[in-house]
Amino acid sequence: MPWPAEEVVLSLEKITVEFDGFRAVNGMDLSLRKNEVHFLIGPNGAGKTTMLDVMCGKARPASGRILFRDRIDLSKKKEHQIAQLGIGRKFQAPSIFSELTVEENLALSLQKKKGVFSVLFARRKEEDARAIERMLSTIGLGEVSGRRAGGLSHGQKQWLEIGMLLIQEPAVVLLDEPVAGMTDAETEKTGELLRRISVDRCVLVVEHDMEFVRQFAGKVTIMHEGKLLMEGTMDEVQADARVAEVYLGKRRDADVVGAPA
Ligand SMILES: Nc1ncnc2c1ncn2[C@@H]1O[C@H](COP(=O)(O)OP(=O)(O)OP(=O)(O)O)[C@@H](O)[C@H]1O
Repeated sequence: MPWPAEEVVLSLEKITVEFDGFRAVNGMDLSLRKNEVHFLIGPNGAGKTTMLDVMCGKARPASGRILFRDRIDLSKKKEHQIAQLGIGRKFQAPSIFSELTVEENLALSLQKKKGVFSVLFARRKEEDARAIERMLSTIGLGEVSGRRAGGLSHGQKQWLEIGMLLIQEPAVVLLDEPVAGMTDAETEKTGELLRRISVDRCVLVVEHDMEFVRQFAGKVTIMHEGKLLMEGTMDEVQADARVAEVYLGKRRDADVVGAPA
């Protein structure tokens, strides 16, 4: 393997988040490593989205440590500083510009990064064009690059959003239910895209679609009531009695989690 699989890029230790005294996250640990698609799952209200909020600076932990690259403590940093350090989050709400073409949307995202780092990383026009070309190919939208983003299918819009995030070259990519509302074919393509982009990068996905998790997970972390319930491969998770118990009666797809692969 070209990179050490065990390299931890982002590490959250004993994170607690409170909302008016209510502990949405309660002493949670989570480590993100390069080269694996890592899924964060758990019943509704388990604290998954709050964990993503903590990682990108949208929510402040009451206690705990967030270490990026082993030395930078993110818990005191502001949202934009965390984004600049290379932690990219795709929210469920769309952020593409419908009236602009696919290519123009990517160019705008690239410009945003350049705006921040323009002095250090001034790029030439041809380099920008190459970066956009590469990204179009990565997200499979080369053939529709000149099309208005508003006219894309739901799946294509999601891939464009992922491309807009990736073109800023984040070290960590955080995604919240990326395949919600997608067709089976789009879901499959998205899984393959996540695998490709996890090379030399951390990809963390909050997901409810257990079939998708089963198919594409490298690692699965399960949260329950703000805490870590267990972590492992999908096979290990499916074989765990506590996991079945947490899901049983709480989600319709509990049988999917508990079922053998
Ligand atoms: N801003 C907030 N103010 C008060 N309570 C909140 C806030 N955000 C989240 N919570 C509560 O914290 C708990 C965890 O919420 P969170 O959204 O992180 O769960 P989740 O695992 O992502 O759930 P879901 O799968 O339903 O999205 C829930 O009980 C939720 O109601």
